[in-house]
Amino acid sequence: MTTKQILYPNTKLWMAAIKPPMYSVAIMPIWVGTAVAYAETKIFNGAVFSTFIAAAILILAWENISNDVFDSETGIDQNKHHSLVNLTDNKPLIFWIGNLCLGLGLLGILAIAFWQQDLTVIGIILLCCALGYMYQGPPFRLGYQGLGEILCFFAFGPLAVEAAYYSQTQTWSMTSLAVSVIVGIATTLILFCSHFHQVKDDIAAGKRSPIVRLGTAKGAQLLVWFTASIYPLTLLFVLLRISPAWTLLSWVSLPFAVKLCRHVQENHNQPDKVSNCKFIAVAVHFWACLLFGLGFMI
Ligand SMILES: C/C(=C\COP(=O)(O)OP(=O)(O)O)CCC[C@H](C)CCC[C@H](C)CCCC(C)C
Ligand SMILES: O=C(O)C1=CC(=O)c2ccccc2C1=O
Repeated sequence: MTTKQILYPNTKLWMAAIKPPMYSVAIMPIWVGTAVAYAETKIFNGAVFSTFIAAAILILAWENISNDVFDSETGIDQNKHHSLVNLTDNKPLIFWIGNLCLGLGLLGILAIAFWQQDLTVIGIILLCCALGYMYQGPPFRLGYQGLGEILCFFAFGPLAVEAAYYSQTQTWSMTSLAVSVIVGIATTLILFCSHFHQVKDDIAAGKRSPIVRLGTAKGAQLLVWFTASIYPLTLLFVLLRISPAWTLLSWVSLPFAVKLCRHVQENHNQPDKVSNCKFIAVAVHFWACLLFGLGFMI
């Protein structure tokens, strides 16, 4: 790559590499955990909330940046032009930018621990980071075994939501644990969707993603069940009086859910067409979680 190409890069490729919409995934568990804390205790600490959001974004940036570094070592990103390593041709630089994001993110969480004089939140977030590393880093690379979805569910669901709840209240709550299941499923949907268009490259690099294991047709069917599960679950929580009726506002995300399922069912085996499905899944996640949290605040 020439200096000119580095200085005047293809904006589209860089946007695809940075994936701005994906960062709502870091914000939503903090939003939902904080909303439940406010509903139950009327406590809201704005400094803790904003620091946690900024830290979560930085930690997710590390996860994505280091994903490109680790994937460059297995050859799986050979055809991924928007890999940060391929774009810059400078793996050490990308590696250290990732580590800087992680360091700054953890500093934010340490600040919360300091304000609270309590190490619980940093302990939980370090566990999330460990799961994030095990997803892609050597010697684990559990994502290559098709185990990424399980790690993703726990990191963005119960762990992150409970950490957010605890950061506000320094107590635990069964309600936040229950609703974290919804955040976990909605986030895992995105990861599941991200594999449909990569089957060929994944097989070539020995990655046995859930879609490689199941095939795209069965994967598309499973996606429907997986996506649909969010809505009866929110209703069940309202009927069981775990969450307020206003959380049914999250059903406003249904049109995106329908669009996602239809799009994947029609195009599951056409990589070029199905490749945008993870961003439809991001929209499902964003609206479902935003409105679900809002339902606790009203
Ligand atoms: C990096 C992730 C997915 C990308 O996967 P893939 O290799 O298929 O991508 P490319 O095709 O683009 O190369 C997400 C992985 C998520 C992981 C299982 C769990 C991450 C945990 C986070 C570090 C936790 C952050 C929590 C925050 C809210 C504090
Ligand atoms: O690039 C991706 O495919 C993903 C990036 C990311 O940060 C993330 C986080 C949580 C769930 C899924 C994903 C991705 O799929």
